[in-house]
Amino acid sequence: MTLAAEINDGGGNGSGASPEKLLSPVLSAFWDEPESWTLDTYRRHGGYEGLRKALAMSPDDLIAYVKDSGLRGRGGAGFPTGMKWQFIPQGDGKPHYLVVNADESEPGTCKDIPLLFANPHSLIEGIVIACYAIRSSHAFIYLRGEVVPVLRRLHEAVREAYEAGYLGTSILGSGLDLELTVHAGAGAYICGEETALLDSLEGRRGQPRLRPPFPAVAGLYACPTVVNNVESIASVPAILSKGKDWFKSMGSEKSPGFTLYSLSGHVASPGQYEAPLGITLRQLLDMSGGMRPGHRLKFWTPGGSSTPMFTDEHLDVPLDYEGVGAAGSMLGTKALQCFDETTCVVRAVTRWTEFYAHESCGKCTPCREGTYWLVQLLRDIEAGKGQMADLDKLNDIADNINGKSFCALGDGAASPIFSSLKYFREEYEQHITGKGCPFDPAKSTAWADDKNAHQGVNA
Ligand SMILES: NC(=O)c1ccc[n+]([C@@H]2O[C@H](COP(=O)([O-])OP(=O)(O)OC[C@H]3O[C@@H](n4cnc5c(N)ncnc54)[C@H](O)[C@@H]3O)[C@@H](O)[C@H]2O)c1
Ligand SMILES: Cc1cc2nc3c(=O)[nH]c(=O)nc-3n(C[C@H](O)[C@H](O)[C@H](O)COP(=O)(O)O)c2cc1C
Ligand code: SF4
Repeated sequence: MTLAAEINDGGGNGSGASPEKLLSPVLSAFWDEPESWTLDTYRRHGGYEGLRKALAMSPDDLIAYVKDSGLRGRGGAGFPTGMKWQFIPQGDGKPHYLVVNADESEPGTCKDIPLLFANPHSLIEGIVIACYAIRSSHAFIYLRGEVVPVLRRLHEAVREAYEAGYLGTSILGSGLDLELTVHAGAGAYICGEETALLDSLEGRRGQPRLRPPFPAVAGLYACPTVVNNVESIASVPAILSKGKDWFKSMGSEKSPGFTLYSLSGHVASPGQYEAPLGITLRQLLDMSGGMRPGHRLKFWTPGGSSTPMFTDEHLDVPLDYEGVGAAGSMLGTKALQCFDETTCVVRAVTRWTEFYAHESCGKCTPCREGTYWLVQLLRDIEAGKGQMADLDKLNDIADNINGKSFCALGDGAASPIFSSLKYFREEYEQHITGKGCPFDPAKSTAWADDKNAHQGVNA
């Protein structure tokens, strides 16, 4: 029996509703219910039970429990969550803060925003648990400002939580006090980088800070601060209520648990799929209806555009930190953007690079200047005006950005360049020898002649 046949209703409705065998809906278990986001619905599904268990433990035991569960940060880097909490110094007399990173902007990544929209109380419960563990009495959610409906809903959910006694003074009679502030950012990719986020939250222009010190030592207002992704914190209540062994029974030894994958691009059923870490793209495509009819996979990203691309040779790579790393890329945000054979890889890489050039904060030279020059070269190549020597130049510039920039945005901008040249150098060469894009020569020439299109990337 194929995986697809094991699925009763296709499982590809993009909401995670699917058979238990391969998908593992926890965070997305009741997204399809009409009032999924309310406190009533959340409690009906066992919500805030994890908090009760957490409050029965000592903060140190709670941190040890989360550490033992093996939960790793879902913001992209996979840093162990419990270990980060443990870094917060105790008895230092300073305020401690929890800052939830809800700035989600990596191209292809669409899981935190849907999670906040459909199930905000899982995050709020996780925040209360985390703050109890790290002994914090003030938490912040830094939300991408453009998503106004999510902002409104989040405010409403926070209001509900205050009213029900899950936030405020002496939560559930425990003596724990916690204020939760929702802050809307202005929509800059760099403000997702944790230290730029902290600067922005403090009211300054968002630019990365030098690390170390990491936020756990000197974060918000120079005080010990845990910065965690939305999904990382929202996963904690289920670990408490169902147990760390349940969590560890999913995924692999070093990458345990369930997670949200964002499937997008030329696929039959794009959406969010919640599954154990280690599932493969082949399995996800098989259960979600595959690529769009009549087309085949050409290339894809395992963790958003900042992670080196894969091809159809990588369909069976386990989508966990170790599996993707061993195959030459990074799990990142688990944003699986799939492109079929109709896509020009040079065009796709040009578009991504334009994004990175536009979002470069300008603080360091390799990224600020390098991304600009990458765009110029790529636009020329895509338009049939490139030379063979430009391919080495692309590699050289990317090499001068990668590992030499102030923050990981620079490395991310170099990834699509390196990986596309590795797998699709021939396609770059075709643009040069054929003096145009083999996929759409007419459009490409017209675009290249439009001088305006060549201006203002960094303006
Ligand atoms: N979610 C998105 O929209 C998005 C966008 C762009 C990039 N990303 C991801 O961001 C990642 C890079 O982020 P980063 O530069 O913060 O990664 P990082 O590996 O430097 O840090 C990850 C986390 O671990 C903590 N940490 C690491 N070492 C530490 C130490 N010695 N002591 C205390 N804390 C420590 C950091 O403070 C941070 O919270 C990439 O993997 C990328 O996938 C995500
Ligand atoms: C340019 C850039 C943008 C980032 N954007 C986000 C983001 O939107 N959301 C997020 O959680 N992490 C983002 N990160 C990663 C954060 O710096 C940090 O690692 C993360 O919030 C830690 O949370 P976690 O340990 O729970 O994953 C970004 C990193 C970089 C370099
Ligand atoms: S790498 Fe880019 S985004 Fe990061 S500090 Fe340097 S210029 Fe800013």
